[in-house]
Order: sequence, then structure tokens, then C-alpha cells
Amino acid sequence: MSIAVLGSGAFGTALAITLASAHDNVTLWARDENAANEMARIRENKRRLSGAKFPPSLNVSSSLAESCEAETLLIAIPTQLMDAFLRQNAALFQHKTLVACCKGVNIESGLGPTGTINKLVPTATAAILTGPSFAVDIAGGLPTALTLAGPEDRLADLQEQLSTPTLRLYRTTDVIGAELGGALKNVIAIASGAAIGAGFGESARAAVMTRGYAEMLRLANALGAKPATLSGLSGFGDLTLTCTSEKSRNYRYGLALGAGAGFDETTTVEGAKTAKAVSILAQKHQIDMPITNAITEVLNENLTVSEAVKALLSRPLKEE
Ligand SMILES: NC(=O)C1=CN([C@@H]2O[C@H](COP(=O)(O)OP(=O)(O)OC[C@H]3O[C@@H](n4cnc5c(N)ncnc54)[C@H](OP(=O)(O)O)[C@@H]3O)[C@@H](O)[C@H]2O)C=CC1
Ligand SMILES: O=C(CO)COP(=O)(O)O
Repeated sequence: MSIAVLGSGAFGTALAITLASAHDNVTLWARDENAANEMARIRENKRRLSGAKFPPSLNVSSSLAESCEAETLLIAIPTQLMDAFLRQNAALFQHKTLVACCKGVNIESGLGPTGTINKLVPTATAAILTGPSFAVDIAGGLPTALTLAGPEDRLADLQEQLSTPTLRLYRTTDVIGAELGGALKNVIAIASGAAIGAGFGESARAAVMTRGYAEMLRLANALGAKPATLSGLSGFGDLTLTCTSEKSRNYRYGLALGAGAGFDETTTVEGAKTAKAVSILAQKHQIDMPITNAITEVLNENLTVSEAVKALLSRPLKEE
């Protein structure tokens, strides 16, 4: 049994560390040869996940072809980059099991990570690993539970293969629900951060989280997800974590937006592009998503955070 994690960002590195602590044949692929050599030498990813030491058995490689010889490939690069990555390397992925480890909706195609895999590598088996977890927690061996969604015939084997003593996976065949939960909660995390950053307080954040969850459910239902998936780890679980912790980049980005402060543009903030992608989807399916739309308007610089809140509060009163 062999596993390769493609992408040596914070999350890919954390997954590789926990998997290599439980299995023999695990490779972490980094696109940059110098970075791979350094990680192999110092047994740490200083740039993306400083302080988390690699287990002795973890292989590090900058050869994508060699890494793709593994049976199971986990793809841990940001959602907006998946499309190009799959197109460029499609020949290596034929008939493989590809587990997307990212959270978002592609702004051009409107597809989630598994939809992108199915479109670009139709011979592959597509699955997604998602749910509440910070890379630093996983890498530190702290107890974590995630959702693994994929096709019935491969799911139990994959669940067994990717679970470790500290990373507990729950399985579901509701791929759409799992990936929508992970994508949509990041937008609500930006909104939650903005509420706190602008000084509107914790009660306002609770309202944003709850009404944000309601709009997550509306879109997910319209796209064929099971409501139970959204109430699980990949939906409610991840929403709770991401909207309440300053470890979250989406939440911190929201804090900065609300406070009118700057934010490092190179930081991965999946919810920013996903907000725009989801607003387009919501319009197409005629789903009311006022919080997501408000974040899109703020990101497009059509509204300030205060104007967005005013607009949300002045909507007609309605039943819960
Ligand atoms: N960090 C976390 O706590 C968690 C993250 N996630 C999800 O994981 C996904 C990845 O995030 P994360 O690891 O944190 O992001 P990071 O910003 O830490 O890393 C992104 C990685 O993607 C690599 N990359 C960028 N472009 C390409 C490309 N064209 N080809 C190959 N590799 C590329 C980068 O390579 P390089 O290093 O060479 O620049 C980098 O290693 C996101 O969807 C995120 O939502 C999910 C749960 C937890
Ligand atoms: O997805 C995450 C937690 O489950 C990580 O959140 P951020 O991408 O906002 O840091």
C-alpha cells in the first residue's frame, strides 16, 4: 500500500506527517526541487509548517512522475490551481485514486475539487477529504476527525488506508455535500471575521454563523447534497472551527477586512474566490445567499463592511 501527497503546503505536509507515522510507504511531493531537498535534509517544512518534524519513514520527492507511482494520490493544492495542475499532468493520473484535500469552488467552472477531477481525469476515482482540522493540529498528533467522501466501492478501503491513530475518518458517499460544506464555510468564516474585526461583537458573529449555515444548507440542498452531510464534520463541524479561531486564514482575512487593515496577498484564503464563484452559482440556481453575496460585494469593493451589514439588517423580516 503506497500513498503520495501532492503539494507540500501546510495541509499536505501535515497529512504526510500523520500518514507516515502510521504507514511505511508515504511520499510528500514538492514542486520545487530545492525545497524538496531541504525538507528531506532537515526533516521539516520550515516555510509552510515550521516546527513539525517528519517521521523517519516519510519520503520527500520533487519528481511528480515517481510520486504518482503510488496507489493513492492526495492532492493538497489550493482549489483555484487544481484545474491547471490536473490538465498539465493528466497523463500521470489516469486510473488512479485521487483524493482532493482542498476546499473551494472553481471560479471559472463553478466545479468543486471532485467535479474538476471527474471532468479532467474521467478514468480516475475521485474522493475528497475535508472537515475541521488545522494543519498544525494534525501534524502535532492532536486528535482530529474528518469526512472522507467517495464512491461506495472504494470508500471503506480508503477510509482504512488514510486513518491514523490520531486522524479518525468518517465516510460518506455524499461527495457533493462534503465538498460544498468545506467550500461554503470558508465564505462564512470571512464574514464572521469581518463582523468581529469591524467591532460588531460576538452576538453578531453567532448570527452570521447561524444564518450562514442556513444559506449553506439551501445551496447544498439545491445541488443534491444530503442535509445530514452538512450537519456533520465537513459542514457544521468545519464552520464552527473556522468561524471561531484565529488559526484560520479565512477568519483572519475577515478580521482584517472588518478592521480596514491590510492582509498578506500571498496567503491562501480559499473563501475569497469561492465567495465569488458561489454568488454566481446561487444566482444561477436562484438560491437566496445574502451573506455570501454581501462578502462578494465587499471583496469586489462595491460595499464596505458597514454598508453590507446595514443592507443585511434592512432585509424584510421573515420566518426563521
Ligand atoms: N492549512 C490548513 O490548516 C488546512 C488547509 N486545507 C486546505 O488545503 C488546501 C491547501 O492549503 P494549504 O496547504 O494550507 O496551502 P498553503 O498555502 O500552505 O500551500 C499551498 C501549496 O500549494 C502548492 N502549489 C501552488 N501552486 C501549485 C501548482 N501550480 N502546482 C503544484 N503545487 C502548487 C504550493 O507550492 P510551493 O510551496 O512551492 O509554493 C504550496 O505548497 C486548501 O484548499 C485549504 O483550504 C484544509 C484543511 C486545513
Ligand atoms: O479548513 C481549515 C480548517 O478546517 C483551515 O482553514 P483556513 O484555510 O481558513 O486556515
